[in-house]
Amino acid sequence: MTEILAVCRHVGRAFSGGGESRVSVLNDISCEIREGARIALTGPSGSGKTTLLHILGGLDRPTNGTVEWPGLGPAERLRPRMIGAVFQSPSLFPALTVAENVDLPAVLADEDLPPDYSRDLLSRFELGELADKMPEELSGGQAQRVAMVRALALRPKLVLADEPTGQLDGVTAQFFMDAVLDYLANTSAALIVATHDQAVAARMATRWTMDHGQFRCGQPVLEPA
Ligand SMILES: Nc1ncnc2c1ncn2[C@@H]1O[C@H](COP(=O)(O)OP(=O)(O)OP(=O)(O)O)[C@@H](O)[C@H]1O
Repeated sequence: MTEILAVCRHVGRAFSGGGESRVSVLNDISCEIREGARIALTGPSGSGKTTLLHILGGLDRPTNGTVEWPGLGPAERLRPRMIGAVFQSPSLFPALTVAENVDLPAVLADEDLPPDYSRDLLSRFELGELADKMPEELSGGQAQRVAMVRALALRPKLVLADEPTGQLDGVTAQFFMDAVLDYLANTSAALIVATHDQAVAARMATRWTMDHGQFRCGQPVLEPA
């Protein structure tokens, strides 16, 4: 049986809607992510995909229910070693070069990597020529791919990617996803990709579709705890 990396039980998330009101964004979400999972998280804008990824990554807390990471160790030490995450807003540090940005998880995790590790990694994703550039010199799609490479740098056990190909043309998106899936092949890492790109979603073995803060009927199966 594969290990459970993360599990949500009856998770809800509500935000203040101004004044006394509360807006419920996630409702009664139960799911588990096992080693080796390849999950596409799809659904209309505003259906709660990003909010769920934040909770699975430990960046936000549910207002109802629980999230646990049985296969990833203590909750306060999930990132960047255990969970690699990339979100939609630009996240590269503007004062660091691309290669230094990719080195950052290792610096934060106090981990020694070989001297050319980040350059070699960037080259593997055909981004090697960007290594010495500053983030401001990159296109949106280049920055997005560099952020994804950075999320993968420490070979985390769970990778959360929010629209990782949102700024890429279809051909480049497929090429990049090929490289990501190849990098994760033969590892036990799980990958969850929130995407509106049906071609990207089709690359994943499992699809979870969200609607108004819930999984569409019958998804996903949660084995009894
Ligand atoms: N911090 C917040 N405060 C208030 N409302 C929020 C907050 N974060 C998200 N929301 C709301 O929660 C809902 C779900 O947002 P979320 O970003 O999770 O959707 P999504 O499915 O990822 O959308 P998209 O596909 O457009 O990225 C939206 O209505 C959004 O306005």
